[in-house]
Amino acid sequence: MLLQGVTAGYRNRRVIEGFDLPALPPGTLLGLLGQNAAGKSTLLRGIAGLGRASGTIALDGVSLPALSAARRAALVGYLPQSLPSPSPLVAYEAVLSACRAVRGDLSHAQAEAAIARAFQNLGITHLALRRMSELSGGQRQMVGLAQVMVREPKLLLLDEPTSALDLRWQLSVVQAVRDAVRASGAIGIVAIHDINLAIRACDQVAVLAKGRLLAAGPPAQVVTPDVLAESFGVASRVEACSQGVPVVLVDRALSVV
Ligand SMILES: Nc1ncnc2c1ncn2[C@@H]1O[C@H](COP(=O)(O)OP(=O)(O)OP(=O)(O)O)[C@@H](O)[C@H]1O
Repeated sequence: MLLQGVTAGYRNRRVIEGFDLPALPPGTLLGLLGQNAAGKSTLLRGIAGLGRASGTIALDGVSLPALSAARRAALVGYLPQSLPSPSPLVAYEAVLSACRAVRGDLSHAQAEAAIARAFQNLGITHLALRRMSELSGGQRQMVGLAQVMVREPKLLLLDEPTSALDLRWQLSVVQAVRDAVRASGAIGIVAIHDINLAIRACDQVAVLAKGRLLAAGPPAQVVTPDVLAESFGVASRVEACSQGVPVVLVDRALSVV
């Protein structure tokens, strides 16, 4: 995946400016970090083709903006920050309709197998026959993710997919995404506020600050007190937990962000 010179924004407002990321090899899960309003959602929407964007946005050597909307939708799975609506459909039907929307090529049996895989990989098979309107917010968020995963896209763009989830589900869902990305050689880009979760689960992280890329690379190299001070305006320490994984401890907010 190549993102170079990417700009993204809105009709009267450029939010992302000259975003250059070192090429991401297949099977990479990238955590997109940055304070509120840094431009994470704007960038994801631009890459997905749902918002204004220019520059090089290429997957496996193919320029995504040059593709038809249908072809791009088949390659790119996008999960918005908002939760799926509490419709009267059962979760299975919601995932089936998401699958059918871009994978009309699948036979009935193949679609059923893909749906079963998506539910199983996320560990939510027990929700399949529950009505969306009767699920909790976190459960609906997991079904929303199943709607994206069932498409088995080559590029997954997930905007805060764990915002409604508890501790256990945050970890298991992000690990399921990472496993799916690795197994299929896809690319996952996940906007995430929990830095420790990103360190634990992502292969690489990219830190956005005021619409520009501040730092990118393996989490242990990128997440430093200096970067956290500049991007989030906090004084922090990065220590190692008993398993040797870096853990960020925030001491205080700095007065100027
Ligand atoms: N529809 C819009 N029109 C104009 N400006 C917008 C629009 N949506 C967002 N913005 C602006 O773009 C900037 C980046 O917003 P964006 O939602 O991309 O940030 P973010 O990093 O995803 O933030 P958060 O962590 O709070 O979700 C903000 O200044 C926001 O006010």
